[in-house]
Amino acid sequence: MSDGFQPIPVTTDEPVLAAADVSVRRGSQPILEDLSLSIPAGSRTLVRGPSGAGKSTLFSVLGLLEPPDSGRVLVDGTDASGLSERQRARLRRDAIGFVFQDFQLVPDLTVHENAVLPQHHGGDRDEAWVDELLETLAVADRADRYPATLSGGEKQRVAIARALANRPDVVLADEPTGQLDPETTERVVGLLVDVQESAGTALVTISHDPSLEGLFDRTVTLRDGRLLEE
Ligand SMILES: Nc1ncnc2c1ncn2[C@@H]1O[C@H](COP(=O)(O)OP(=O)(O)OP(=O)(O)O)[C@@H](O)[C@H]1O
Repeated sequence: MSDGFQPIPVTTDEPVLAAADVSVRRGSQPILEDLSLSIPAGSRTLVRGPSGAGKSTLFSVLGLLEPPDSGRVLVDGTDASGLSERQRARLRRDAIGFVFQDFQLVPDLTVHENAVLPQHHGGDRDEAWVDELLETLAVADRADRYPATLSGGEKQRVAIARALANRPDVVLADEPTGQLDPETTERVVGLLVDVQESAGTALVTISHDPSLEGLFDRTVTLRDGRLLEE
C-alpha cells in the first residue's frame, strides 16, 4: 500500500465493539465498503478522513443508529443484526455512550437532569457516579443551570458526563470539538480522556482536528470507504 498507510490487522483481543465487512450505500454510491474495525476495551481510537468520506455514516453504524446494508456490527460480542429494534435500543443504551458536535442537551432540563437522563431510561440508578462525573468535568457548580446559560465548552462537558452516566463499554464522539475554540478543545478533550480512563471505557472519536492525535492510542483514516491505519 502506498503513502504510509497499512490495512488494519485483524486483532484477536476481545473487542467491545467490532464492525465486520460492513458496507453502506447511499443510492448507487458506496460509502463504506467491506469495512472492518475492532475496538478493544479501554482503548482510544481517532477516526479521521476528508469531508464526505463517510465518517458520520460510520458513527451511525457503529452506534447502532443505522443498520449497515451488509456486514455485521458486534457490541460486546452480540451481533446487532440479529436483534429486534427494541433489543438493539437496549444494547445501545447499556453499552454505548454518545457525544455529538452540537451537544444535543435537552433545553428544558438542568445540567444534572441532562446528565442522569440515560439512567432514567432504564439504566442502573447511580447518582453518586453522575455527581462524580460532573465534578471531574468541572461543571458540578452548574448542576442546577439550564443548557442555554452555559458556554459551548461547558455544554460539551455536560454531554460527556451524560455519555458516561451508564458506564458504557464504549463512548462514540462525532466531531465533539467542532464548535469549540482551540483552547476549549484542548481542555474538553483532556477531560474526556481523563473520564474515559477512569471509567475504563473505550473511546472512538471522529474528528478533523489534527491537534487531538497525540491523545489517542491509534489513528485510523477513512478513505474510499475503507479504514486504513496510519
Ligand atoms: N441521507 C443521505 N442520503 C444520501 N446521501 C447521503 C446521506 N447521508 C450522507 N450521504 C452522503 O454520504 C457521503 C458520506 O457522508 P458522511 O456525512 O458520512 O461523511 P463525513 O465524512 O461525516 O463528512 P463531513 O466530514 O463533511 O461531516 C457523502 O457523500 C454524503 O453526501
